[in-house]
Amino acid sequence: MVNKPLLEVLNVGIQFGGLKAVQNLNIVLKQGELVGLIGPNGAGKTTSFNLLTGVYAPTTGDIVFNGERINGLPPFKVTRKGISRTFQNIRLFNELTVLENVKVAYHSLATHSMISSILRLPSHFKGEQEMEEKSIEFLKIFKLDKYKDELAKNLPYGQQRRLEVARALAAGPKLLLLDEPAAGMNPQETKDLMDLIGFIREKFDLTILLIEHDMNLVMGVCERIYVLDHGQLLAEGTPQEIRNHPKVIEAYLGEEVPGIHA
Ligand SMILES: Nc1ncnc2c1ncn2[C@@H]1O[C@H](COP(=O)(O)OP(=O)(O)OP(=O)(O)O)[C@@H](O)[C@H]1O
Repeated sequence: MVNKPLLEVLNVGIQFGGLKAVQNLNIVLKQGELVGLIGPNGAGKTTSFNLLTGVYAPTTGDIVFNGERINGLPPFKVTRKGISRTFQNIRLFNELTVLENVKVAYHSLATHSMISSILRLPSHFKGEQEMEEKSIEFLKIFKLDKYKDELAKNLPYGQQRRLEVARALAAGPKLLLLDEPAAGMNPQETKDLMDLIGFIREKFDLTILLIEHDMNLVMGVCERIYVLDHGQLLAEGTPQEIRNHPKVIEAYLGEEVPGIHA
């Protein structure tokens, strides 16, 4: 694990009309870290992911990834730079098979050219076959290979969530942004997913930023945590520091949040 910053979010902000959804956001992720991003509803967590992935361009500040300023790049270019994500609400291609869902992501990295695909040159078939083999490897890691020919919409909910992570991983990211990956999962599914996230982080040398509402989960797996409230950074620290941070406790007052001592 090299300890240089992979991501630097420098005073980033965005405004929607009169609403400052995110302001003065500063986040630094070192290569290999698994970091949590938490905060009450509407705090700006998903907006932050949208800023990091090019869905929105920041109105202030800079986002530096791997030493390169990436604000203003469209999402597909951000993906190619090495940032991929999952969504709070599952966004699979429902009418495609499980395998096709992963292949679509892998396509963004395909080395065989458009011309060779159109002309059906041998390099096209070699590329397609390689893509299929790689996609199946990803499915195996997520224990989804036996469903490869099933339509994505027919998978049980928990498996759909896993497929989303598999697809994000297939795009070959250095930084993986997970937006509530365990939402709606039962405790066993959640535990399995978290073990898997730990495993892929090691295997693919990933840096991970995780939005999650389940405090015990965040506290259990993350090395550091950033807390957002009303679009602003409220605190940053180890799980222990965050658990006992007066401002964090105050922000969560009135909410029943296991793991936060409000
Ligand atoms: N495109 C947009 N236009 C206008 N307002 C927006 C837009 N996107 C987000 N917002 C607002 O920005 C604020 C932050 O929203 P965001 O979805 O980032 O919060 P969140 O922390 O992810 O919340 P949750 O935990 O409920 O998902 C909210 O007030 C939301 O209504």
